[in-house]
Amino acid sequence: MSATPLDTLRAGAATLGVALSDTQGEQLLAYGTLMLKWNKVYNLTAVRDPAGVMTHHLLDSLAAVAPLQREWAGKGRLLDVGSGGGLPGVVIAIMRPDIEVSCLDAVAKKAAFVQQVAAELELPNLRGLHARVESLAGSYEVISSRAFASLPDFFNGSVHLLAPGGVWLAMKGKVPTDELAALPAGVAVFHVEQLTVPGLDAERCIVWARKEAA
Ligand SMILES: C[S@@+](CC[C@H](N)C(=O)[O-])C[C@H]1O[C@@H](n2cnc3c(N)ncnc32)[C@H](O)[C@@H]1O
Repeated sequence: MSATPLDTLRAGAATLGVALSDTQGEQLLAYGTLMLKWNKVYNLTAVRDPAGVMTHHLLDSLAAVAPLQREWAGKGRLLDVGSGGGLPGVVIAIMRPDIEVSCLDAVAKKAAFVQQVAAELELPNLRGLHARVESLAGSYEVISSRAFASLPDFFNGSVHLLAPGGVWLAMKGKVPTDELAALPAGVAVFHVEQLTVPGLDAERCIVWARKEAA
């Protein structure tokens, strides 16, 4: 008997140190289906097939879940900057109902899509926000991004939003040596974590940072 999408997702998640409940597995798959269904309307992703969504979006975003649990034990608010169709924010919201996740994008219809996902999947801890990060106000304990901007631009653009004691979580491809050498003053990278995503033949890493103590 061939593996179902839920089997594949669950096995990949287990490799990443994440245990999926049935509900979480179904919500993740439903999110992938919504992304493909509405892609033409919202222009969400270059990935066009369920297998690609599984590896490039669901499993790749799930790769941030165990590191987040380890690096930041608190509860609170997470801002996913340049979230597009909600990556990795929606996946984190599904896996961490104890965290309030805001997916921010400068394009209104992408934020509207995340609002639609929150309603259809009944995720009260998820919302889509439409704004440019530089002009947003607020305070967040975790600020994440994936495929958003260079590290200096990410940190400079969101530093006013990081709560005291908060952390940045930047999902990148290859370890961005040049960007790490050009960090803004006052930003301290404390961990560069290389990742292996099941089914994805690409280098991936997370750069963790916080504000330097004054
Ligand atoms: C390459 S996409 C990445 C989307 C998603 N994070 C992912 O991994 O699939 C970058 C997103 O950043 C958004 N963006 C660009 N500049 C922005 C800004 N200043 N503030 C908020 N969003 C921005 C774009 O509209 C786009 O949706």
